[in-house]
Amino acid sequence: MKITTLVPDTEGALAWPPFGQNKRSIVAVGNFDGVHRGHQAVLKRTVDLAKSYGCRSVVILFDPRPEIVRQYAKDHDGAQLPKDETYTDAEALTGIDRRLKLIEEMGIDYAIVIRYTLEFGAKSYQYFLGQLVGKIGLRNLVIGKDARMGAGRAGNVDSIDSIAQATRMFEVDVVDDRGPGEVRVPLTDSDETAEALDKVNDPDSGLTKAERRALSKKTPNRLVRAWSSSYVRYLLSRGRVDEAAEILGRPHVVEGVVVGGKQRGRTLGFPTANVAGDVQGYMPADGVYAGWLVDVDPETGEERRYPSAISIGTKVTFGEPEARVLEAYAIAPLGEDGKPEWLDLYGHHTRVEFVKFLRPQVHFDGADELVAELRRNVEQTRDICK
Ligand SMILES: Cc1cc2nc3c(=O)[nH]c(=O)nc-3n(C[C@H](O)[C@H](O)[C@H](O)COP(=O)(O)O)c2cc1C
Ligand SMILES: Nc1ncnc2c1ncn2[C@@H]1O[C@H](COP(=O)(O)OP(=O)(O)OP(=O)(O)O)[C@@H](O)[C@H]1O
Repeated sequence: MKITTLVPDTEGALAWPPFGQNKRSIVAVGNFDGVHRGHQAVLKRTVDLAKSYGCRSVVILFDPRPEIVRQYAKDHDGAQLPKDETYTDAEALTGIDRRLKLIEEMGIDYAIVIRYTLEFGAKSYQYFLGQLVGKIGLRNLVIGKDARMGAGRAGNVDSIDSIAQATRMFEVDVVDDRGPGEVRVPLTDSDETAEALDKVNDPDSGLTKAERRALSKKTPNRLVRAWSSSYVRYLLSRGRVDEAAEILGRPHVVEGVVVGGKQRGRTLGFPTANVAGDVQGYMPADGVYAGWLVDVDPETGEERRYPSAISIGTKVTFGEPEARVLEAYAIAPLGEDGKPEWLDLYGHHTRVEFVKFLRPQVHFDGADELVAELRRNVEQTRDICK
């Protein structure tokens, strides 16, 4: 997949890459955060149409996510999000590199990453569509039913389609909503609101229609598609990584570089890889999880996968809470001496895949109790990750 990054000028205009005139483009536009199964349906349709019309498949995606840029402006007197890399999007399910990798795996030919700015966001959808037609030969625009584009999010399925009909320059291909309908997610982060709305969302909770309505009314929430990045984010914030994986079509991933810890882990008999450098991907709720650690060789890019007992927390057993950290005890194969192989992971880029929530973080009465529990967690992990 060819990737081009476009930085809008101070007026919000883009210098599009030269696309040959010999082929037209089937284009999907969006954030594609998480590249979940709804997004996958849009991407697959894009690839399929490109194949049947002999066109190129193109995905246009935005980085940073437009809502982050707009929120920053709201919080900072209308200022532009700083260009430096110090600003991280902690709410993003997937960093831009992983998003691109997943999009490539779907068979897309070209990705155009637009560095979203306020000026670019102020351009109308008519302007943007004109650019797609004129600069990259738009033939079909593939969108979901709720897609929005351009200033004030004014471009929707109907308004975009009426331009397509009037100009006859391109066609709109609408992908039906995928997934099991809609769910309510809380606007505030508390166990109480989450429990109330889980009941509202659960068709088997035994609530009558009126009770459901009343509970939903008194719990601030918003309605989202079940297969949406917002709902995946909510599930992860509650530690429900298995349900998130159902929607993503694969386990959720947090990536980063392994850095040194206090080296207490190895004295406990459970050395852990602290994934704390350049972390990308939404951090699930504090807790202990079964999953995988994937060690990516820095030179060859080769991958080794280990079942892992994963912890996210502040190590509350050891006095004052420490910085919140993601660490993984990787179950290494046994060496010739019958002991687990020593894995030298420092400085490596690793991927942590979350399969199942095992338990919350606990304040243990000392290291022995923690170690006994860790043994149990490792056995659970062996059972789950085979
Ligand atoms: C699977 C797993 C579960 C853990 N659960 C807890 C816990 O419930 N409470 C706690 O205080 N620390 C927990 N920890 C964190 C340990 O305290 C930590 O790994 C140990 O102190 C080593 O820290 P270090 O990397 O700074 O040397 C857990 C770690 C792992 C790998
Ligand atoms: N469950 C779904 N079914 C069908 N199409 C979807 C689904 N979820 C997203 N899409 C479509 O995928 C494209 C890219 O979506 P985008 O990432 O911009 O935002 P989105 O619709 O807000 O997605 P999400 O709700 O997951 O945040 C859009 O055309 C969108 O309508």
